Amino acid sequence: MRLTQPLPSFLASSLAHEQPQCLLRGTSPVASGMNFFLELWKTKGRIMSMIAAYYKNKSILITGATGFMGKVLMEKLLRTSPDLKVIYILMRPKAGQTLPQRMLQILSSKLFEKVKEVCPNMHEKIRPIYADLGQSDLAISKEDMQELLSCTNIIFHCAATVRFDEPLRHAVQLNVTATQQLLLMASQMPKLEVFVHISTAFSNCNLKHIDEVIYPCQVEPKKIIDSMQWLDDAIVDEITPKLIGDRPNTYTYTKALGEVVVQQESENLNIAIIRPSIVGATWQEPFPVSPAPGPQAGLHVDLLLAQTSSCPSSFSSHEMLDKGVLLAGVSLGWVDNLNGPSGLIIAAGKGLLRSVKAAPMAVADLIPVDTVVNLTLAVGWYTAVHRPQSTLIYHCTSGNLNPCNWGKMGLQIMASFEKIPYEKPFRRPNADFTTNTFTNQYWKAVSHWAPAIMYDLYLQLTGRKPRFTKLMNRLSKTLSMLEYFVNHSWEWSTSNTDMLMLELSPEDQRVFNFDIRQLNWLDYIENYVLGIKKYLLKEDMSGIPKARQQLKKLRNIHYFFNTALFLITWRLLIARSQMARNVWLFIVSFCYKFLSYFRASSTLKA
Ligand SMILES: CCCCCCCCCCCCCCCCCCCCCCCCCC(=O)SCCNC(=O)CCNC(=O)[C@H](O)C(C)(C)COP(=O)(O)OP(=O)(O)OC[C@H]1O[C@@H](n2cnc3c(N)ncnc32)[C@H](O)[C@@H]1OP(=O)(O)O
Ligand SMILES: NC(=O)C1=CN([C@@H]2O[C@H](COP(=O)(O)OP(=O)(O)OC[C@H]3O[C@@H](n4cnc5c(N)ncnc54)[C@H](OP(=O)(O)O)[C@@H]3O)[C@@H](O)[C@H]2O)C=CC1
Repeated sequence: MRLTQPLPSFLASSLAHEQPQCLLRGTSPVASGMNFFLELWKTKGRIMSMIAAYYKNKSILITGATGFMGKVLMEKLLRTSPDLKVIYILMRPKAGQTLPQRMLQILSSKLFEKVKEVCPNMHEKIRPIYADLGQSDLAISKEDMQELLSCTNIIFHCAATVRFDEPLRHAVQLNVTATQQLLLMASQMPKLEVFVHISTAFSNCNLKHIDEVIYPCQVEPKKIIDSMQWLDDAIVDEITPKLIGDRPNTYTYTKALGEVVVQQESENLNIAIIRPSIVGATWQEPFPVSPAPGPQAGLHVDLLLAQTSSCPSSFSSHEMLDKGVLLAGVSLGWVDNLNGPSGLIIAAGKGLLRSVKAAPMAVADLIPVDTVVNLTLAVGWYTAVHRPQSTLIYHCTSGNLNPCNWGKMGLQIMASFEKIPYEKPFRRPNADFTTNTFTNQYWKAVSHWAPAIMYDLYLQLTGRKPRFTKLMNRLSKTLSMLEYFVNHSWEWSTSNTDMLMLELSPEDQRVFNFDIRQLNWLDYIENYVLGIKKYLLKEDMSGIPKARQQLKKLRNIHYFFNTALFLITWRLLIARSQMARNVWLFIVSFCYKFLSYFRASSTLKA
């Protein structure tokens, strides 16, 4: 019996870890080896995750673990590989909290609730280490550095500045120099098995079609790093537009430089790069989907299944929402910052955002954060075990496999507000996309600025602090920064990501699922809107019926206001213009004639 096909790589990798305990006597080595493979396939392949097993007893270094993606990465690692040795977190103190206090706050958040069940001693697995990526030597103490160099097996580098308006000097320090420093550290780690660098799918957004390769930058990153040492701020600001060229901001530019640095320094290292697109709320984990029973069972708004007498199990989730009851402890769409679409969804839900300049047919390349994290962990495992000859780049995008455009997404966001209204809205949510710059400016003036100015005037007159024009300023700035991404479409090739999917065992494909084709956009967006309400706005679900009433009230005010405005304008016109008077007389006489004719014909019929 001969093996004609190469072994699936998850089997090959499992063999690298597991030696056969005994071979069957009397069988040829190949046949008994085959039996072993089959047994292993049947047992391990089905019930054990090779990826989770890989992280057992490993010392893992994570940067950016206090950020959106980093928290989800840490959660998944602890939940699926509770036997890992230690997670070193490079972090800085913030908002008056020391490192342990900050870490404690993160670990006691709702996101980590499930981890407590499988890894009750998770606090002991985490070792926060003071580091500031904004400083050229990362400010790590000698003792900590010694420990990191001698113990680390795996590095996940997530830290970055993701602000689009970051001054170039700071963006270079965070996204380029710090990456270079970390690579230098990595090259001195004898036990290092893999370095995973998180970049962005938009690092080459100046191109339309982007392959899984590193594109060269016009100016060498090393030259940029050097020049930042001696150029003063004014000159850096002046040359920034020239350096970033046709990229929209310093963020995408410095992430591209960061990739080149990774490539240049990767000679003796086992490295992979992941490029996610727009990272959104969680989709499947850690909060599971709980479809409500009843006619709308497919509706995944994570609402209650409280089997109480007041909530018969035949209620649909929509009805549950109507009653304002929430499924205890279970929720979806976890998100904890205003980046990407989240801030704009809030602004639209609160009725502040009414018009966005966007191409409705452009692809909205959103990717759930848990999908990105699953791919990241799978890449870590694959790169460590298979040691590819060159640095592989993995696109983590949705557009090519399961596209959704901004038009469809916008409509679903607006529809979700009907079901899941946010509390205390400024106005009734009624946002729209415009493609024309002039129309967009008009709507911004009429629907953003005019109401904000009027409302602030009202606040001032009633002795309160005006705040809406300030808010509008911030919204305008945010829109101007994000509009680039909703007016362009990109194509990302995903050959490496597709290849990796095939390399996973069925169990790993389930536990570390990054198959975006399974995502239902309508459910996902609804859960996203709900997650924002619960985790970002921290609004109570029991307030939903009241919020609905508020929306009705706002709708009536809107109709009343529009009718009154029309009548006043018309009255003024009639008073001042002969033409308006003539039009008015014409309409009145036309209506009168029509009514007379109608009355006469009905009398004749009778
Ligand atoms: C057809 C019909 C249609 C129907 C129509 C329907 C219409 C429907 C419409 C509905 C929705 C529309 C959908 C379209 C979406 C498009 C999205 C495109 C995304 C593309 C992303 C591309 C991603 C590329 C991917 C990547 O690779 S990168 C990752 C993404 N990167 C970013 O997304 C950063 C961007 N942002 C910034 O660059 C900075 O934010 C900046 C903006 C400069 C402001 O900057 P600034 O004004 O300074 O404001 P902040 O400092 O940010 O904060 C300001 C204040 O909020 C506070 N605050 C910050 N947090 C929090 C927090 N948690 N909790 C509480 N507070 C917070 C902070 O404390 C401060 O308060 P304060 O202290 O002042 O009191
Ligand atoms: N979110 C998105 O849409 C996308 C993100 N990405 C990439 O994913 C990665 C993670 O992004 P995300 O989690 O969203 O970003 P966040 O802004 O949420 O997190 C950034 C992390 O970097 C840390 N950090 C920033 N500056 C420093 C510093 N000077 N010293 C130490 N740590 C620092 C932050 O720490 P602190 O909490 O102390 O500020 C935080 O932990 C980034 O590399 C980003 O480029 C790629 C595509 C899309």
